[in-house]
Amino acid sequence: MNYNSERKNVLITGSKSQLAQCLFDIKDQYPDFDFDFTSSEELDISNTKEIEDYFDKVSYDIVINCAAYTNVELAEKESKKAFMVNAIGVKNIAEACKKNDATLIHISTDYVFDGKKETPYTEEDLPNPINEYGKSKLEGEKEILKILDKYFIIRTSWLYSKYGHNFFKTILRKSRTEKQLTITASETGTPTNAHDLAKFILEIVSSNSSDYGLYHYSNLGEATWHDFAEEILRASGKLSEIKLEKTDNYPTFAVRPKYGVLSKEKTIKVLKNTILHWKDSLRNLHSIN
Ligand SMILES: NC(=O)C1=CN([C@@H]2O[C@H](COP(=O)(O)OP(=O)(O)OC[C@H]3O[C@@H](n4cnc5c(N)ncnc54)[C@H](OP(=O)(O)O)[C@@H]3O)[C@@H](O)[C@H]2O)C=CC1
Ligand SMILES: Cc1cn([C@H]2C[C@H](O)[C@@H](COP(=O)(O)OP(=O)(O)O[C@H]3O[C@@H](C)C(=O)[C@@H](O)[C@H]3O)O2)c(=O)[nH]c1=O
Repeated sequence: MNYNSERKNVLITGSKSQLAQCLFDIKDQYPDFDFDFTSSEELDISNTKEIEDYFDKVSYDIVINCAAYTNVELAEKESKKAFMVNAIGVKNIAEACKKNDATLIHISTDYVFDGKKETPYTEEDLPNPINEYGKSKLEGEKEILKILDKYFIIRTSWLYSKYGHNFFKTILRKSRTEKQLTITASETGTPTNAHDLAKFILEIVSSNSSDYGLYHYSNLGEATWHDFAEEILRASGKLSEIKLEKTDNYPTFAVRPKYGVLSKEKTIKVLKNTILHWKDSLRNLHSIN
């Protein structure tokens, strides 16, 4: 790659993640930056040596870490793997950022909370994860706090897009073959369109903000997974064809927080962005597909 020293170099890890693919879609709107997208095969964040070698090749100004172990169910069985990526991998990246004076933009999750609150979680609320994925993501956050000053940790929730594996795609896929869907109504949170999050991240990058710290970002409003499924089916014109049932005990390995709505107050005030309601953003996704 031909890097121009006056431009800023941005490393994006986990290029096959749904978030990185959404970043890729809009990168041309940010012509002042050179983006380097790396997959897990090209750069394994849990491999300290690989990270060091990668940073020796190019001087990165910004790193957007989209690489993560995100299988909430499997993490209960292979928690070592989850910690290897979500804690050790993040530590490796933070140390490389420190050494190279780069700013780290890292994505975390509503699953760091135990879900016992009944009002939106603020950045001041104490995390208390109840599953292995959430625990590993919290360890990653702690590594960053220990190592770096120049960081943005963005906690988000219920990410979906046309890419990768997510609840939105699962519902659309099931709706093609099943006449009835049974969806939990015992967990409340906020769906987040990964395109909106990608745009939010690149606005932080292009604004050159030094308001470093921890931020919550999701779409606005709240929903149960059942509400989300209903809206997905409505937006895709399939609601009348499917019998949509509510349940309070959908069987899973991992326990999930009952409530994970994130307060966006700090994000809106400090980073001055506007955020769409989750239903409006979901409809946008349908209209672009
Ligand atoms: N999905 C969601 O609902 C939510 C996600 N988040 C967070 O947002 C971020 C992006 O999530 P999302 O877009 O859904 O991610 P995905 O699950 O779509 O993708 C994760 C990516 O990380 C890559 N990866 C895994 N291990 C490594 C490794 N050791 N080195 C390099 N890359 C690796 C995977 O590569 P490969 O495919 O090759 O294994 C995969 O492409 C993550 O930090 C996640 O924790 C937060 C809240 C909600
Ligand atoms: C597929 C399906 C799931 N469910 C339930 C299971 C679970 O309680 C809930 C959500 O299911 P999923 O397993 O798709 O979602 P899950 O993997 O828990 O999603 C989470 O992913 C990680 C990465 C995050 O960071 C979180 O913010 C969140 O988005 O819906 C049903 O009730 N019926 C169904 O048909």
